[in-house]
Amino acid sequence: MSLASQDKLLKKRVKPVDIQFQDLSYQVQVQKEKKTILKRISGTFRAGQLTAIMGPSGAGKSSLLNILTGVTKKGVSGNINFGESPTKSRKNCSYIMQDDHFHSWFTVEETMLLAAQLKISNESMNMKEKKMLIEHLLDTLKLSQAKQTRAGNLSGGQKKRLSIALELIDNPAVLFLDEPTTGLDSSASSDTIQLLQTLANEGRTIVCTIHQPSTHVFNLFNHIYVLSQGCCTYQGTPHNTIDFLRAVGLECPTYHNPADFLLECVNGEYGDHTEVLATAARQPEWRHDHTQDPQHLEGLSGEEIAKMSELQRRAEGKKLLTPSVTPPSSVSKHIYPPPEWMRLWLLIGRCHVQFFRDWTVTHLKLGVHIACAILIGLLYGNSGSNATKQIANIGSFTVHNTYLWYTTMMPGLLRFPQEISIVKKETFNNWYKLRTYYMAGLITSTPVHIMFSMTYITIAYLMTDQPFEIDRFAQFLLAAIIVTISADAFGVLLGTVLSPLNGPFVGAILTSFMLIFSGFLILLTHMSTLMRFLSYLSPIRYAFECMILALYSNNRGNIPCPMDVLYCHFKKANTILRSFGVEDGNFGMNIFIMILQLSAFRVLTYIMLKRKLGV
Ligand SMILES: Nc1ncnc2c1ncn2[C@@H]1O[C@H](COP(=O)(O)OP(=O)(O)OP(=O)(O)O)[C@@H](O)[C@H]1O
Repeated sequence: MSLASQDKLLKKRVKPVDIQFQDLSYQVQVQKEKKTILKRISGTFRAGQLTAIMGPSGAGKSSLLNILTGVTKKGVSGNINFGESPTKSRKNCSYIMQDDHFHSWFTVEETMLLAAQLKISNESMNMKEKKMLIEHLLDTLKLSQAKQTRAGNLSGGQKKRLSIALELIDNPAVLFLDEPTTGLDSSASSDTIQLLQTLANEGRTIVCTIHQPSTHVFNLFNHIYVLSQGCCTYQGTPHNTIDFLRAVGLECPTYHNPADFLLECVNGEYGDHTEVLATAARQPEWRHDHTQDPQHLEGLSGEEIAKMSELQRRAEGKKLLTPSVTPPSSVSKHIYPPPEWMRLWLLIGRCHVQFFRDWTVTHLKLGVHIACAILIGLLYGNSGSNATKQIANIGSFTVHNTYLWYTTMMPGLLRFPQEISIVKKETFNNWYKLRTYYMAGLITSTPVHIMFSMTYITIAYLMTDQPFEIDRFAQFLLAAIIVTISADAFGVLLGTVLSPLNGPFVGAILTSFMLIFSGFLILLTHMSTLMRFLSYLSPIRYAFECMILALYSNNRGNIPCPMDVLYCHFKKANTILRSFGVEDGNFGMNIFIMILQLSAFRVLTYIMLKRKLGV
């Protein structure tokens, strides 16, 4: 096949999408005033081109990228068109954020395979084809050697390439990247931009923000869009920057990196030229690469022209021979995503693997639960069957609730903020819907919490000599299980709303109050009406009441009083129920309220998560 037809074929593989924006403004509220970040900027990012958004720090680069990708919607005015239609839908776009977020427990190959399964239905591509596609992408992105490496152990450059490979699976027409070279050395930066150039050559629209590129990297871009103080101060090819700046009276010193000089000029190092540059940047002539024009060759000798043509031919050949990123199998096929239930199934699988690979949340936690249950069992001894130890026995219920609450709430609270970044990236790039992810998390974590609380409670129940009756044990266990699941829901809610720094602090304080209001440290009968009312907010209070009712209501017989003790005040179960103010308590109602509270935490978390991710 000839080079030209190869090129034609490559360009056919993605539907070209030009991005046009006009009079785009972005305002934010800073205290009582409105601050304008972007000031009626316009531009076009063409398919088949690699565009760099450049500018000094705080110029509005990330703001522009976030607006184009749809991450930022509030405070934005103006028109944005993707392709022909003035659509707000960016279905065929992918956004690669500055930080690379992956589940560190999966290898590169596993991460790619799961992404392929989540993005492409089995009808569009069977498993064999998906594996071939992954092989091809890993090969092209020079990741084959790292196939079996866990994503968490990859180098910065490899992580960036994996991020790109993951989004290339479903062959997007538009790729946005926020500072893809940050943290990479010059060779890795150059490799990354070269890769992006290859992707653009295949007909994609590639837009990225970049800080201070080297001359070599700068010249790899097809289009440069410079922002300064919210205005566009240059849009055109990298080759025209020197002429452009000369036209406004700014002469680039010989041997100076044009990219650096451009940034110095827009940064105001040679005086404030923002307005002049913004006016000059509206001229379309800078967007045309004059090095390709015939008049550019005027004045050159025949030999020089022949040499230039040869160099150009070689460059073209090299460009066409750059390995295609799009695999041949996807040429003729339209890729459809799998149904949402299939994605749910896949995400449940991912959560399970994660649970079992992360020994700190499974093996360690199980071991700690067993050890702590034994320790508490030894500490309270036969308190369940000795009338003189009933206060201690009821105290042990508070210990169980507090232990289960803390050990479940804290991991949820600390783990979830890390997870949010991954979910944000994946939901934004249409890997799955947020509700699918949320359901998968609930379906996977609930049995784990049940298993942990069952292990702990069974050991503690038997060791503290509680009544050997299946009904009472089942009720006691049910209360413990629901309080554990509530703790997880509460932890995840706090993890969603608060920062990892504030979350543990607020969580600890709220838990302390839930504990104080539970009815043991101060009896419910000793609380004022208002305080008693507040106690109804504490899930630990309901669990505590349920545990007392489970063990002391329903005609519990007398608790044995040791022979050497003359009087046992808590010999009768009714005395205990009365003393703790729960003689009229209803076990079923308490469980029902706990489930309501738990559901409220879950729904609230989902709403907060949706708001936070803007989906
Ligand atoms: N939500 C916001 N509230 C207040 N100010 C904001 C908000 N978002 C952005 N800004 C301000 O807008 C300006 C542009 O921010 P932006 O992050 O787009 O800059 P940038 O060019 O990407 O900078 P950098 O290169 O340092 O990342 C900054 O001064 C920033 O403080």
